[in-house]
Amino acid sequence: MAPWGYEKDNGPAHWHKDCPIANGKNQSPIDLINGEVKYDSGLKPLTAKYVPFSDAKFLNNGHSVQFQPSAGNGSELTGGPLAVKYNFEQFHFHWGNNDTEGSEHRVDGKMYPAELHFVHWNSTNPSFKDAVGSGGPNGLAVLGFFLKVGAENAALKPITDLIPKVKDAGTSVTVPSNFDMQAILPATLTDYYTYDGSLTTPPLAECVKWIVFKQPLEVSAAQMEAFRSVINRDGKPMGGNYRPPCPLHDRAVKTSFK
Ligand SMILES: NS(=O)(=O)/N=C1/NCCO1
Ligand SMILES: [Zn+2]
Repeated sequence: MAPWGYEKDNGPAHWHKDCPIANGKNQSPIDLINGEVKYDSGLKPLTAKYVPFSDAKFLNNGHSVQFQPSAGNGSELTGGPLAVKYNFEQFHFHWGNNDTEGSEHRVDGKMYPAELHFVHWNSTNPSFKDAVGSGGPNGLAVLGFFLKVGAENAALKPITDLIPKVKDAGTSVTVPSNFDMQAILPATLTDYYTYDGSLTTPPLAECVKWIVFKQPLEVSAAQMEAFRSVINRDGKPMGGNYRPPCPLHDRAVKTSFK
């Protein structure tokens, strides 16, 4: 199979051939149906502590644009549904070619124009790669933020301003060391959905504790257009780099809010 992507000949409907887990019972993303979720008063607040990175790249890997530090620096996620500390690994985006599509998770069937994923790995593993392969739903913790079009997002501006420099697949650029990743997050990480799922991209490993925030972040129309100018590995606009929702099967989606 040609490298996986989101086109007709290599998109999500093909992924099961290389990754049979694609048809598993704990796949992501899902449609978050408010009438079927269950409030869990035991869910604690989440704490994300992000330290500025001295050496991070912003890159186009052919299927997303991604902020990737060269090594860990003590940036970590704790609390919420998590039993241990998770180390920050990278963040990346999924988006559509228009404002009616683009997010991976949906809320009562509604898609947002984009979704931002902050990927973290369980610190009881020696590395990110081991955490992916560790088996079970606690290898990774991914924070999902919906993006909607509105005011300019000043915290994401240093990143969206770099997009023209990574327009083509395989390109990357160094991120200024004063980039403040913490500023992207809302002040308090409350009101989220959480469930056990998978990577939404191959290898689709069922190793993810998903934490999807109810409150979308805003980005400007210009910032959304920047994403839509990115080119994928096939030389086409990257927009549409989202996997459709997967069956919930017998999983429960819990919420930290009533
Ligand atoms: N969209 S996703 O599930 O975050 N996919 C990945 N792949 C590697 C880390 O996160
Ligand atoms: Zn993702």
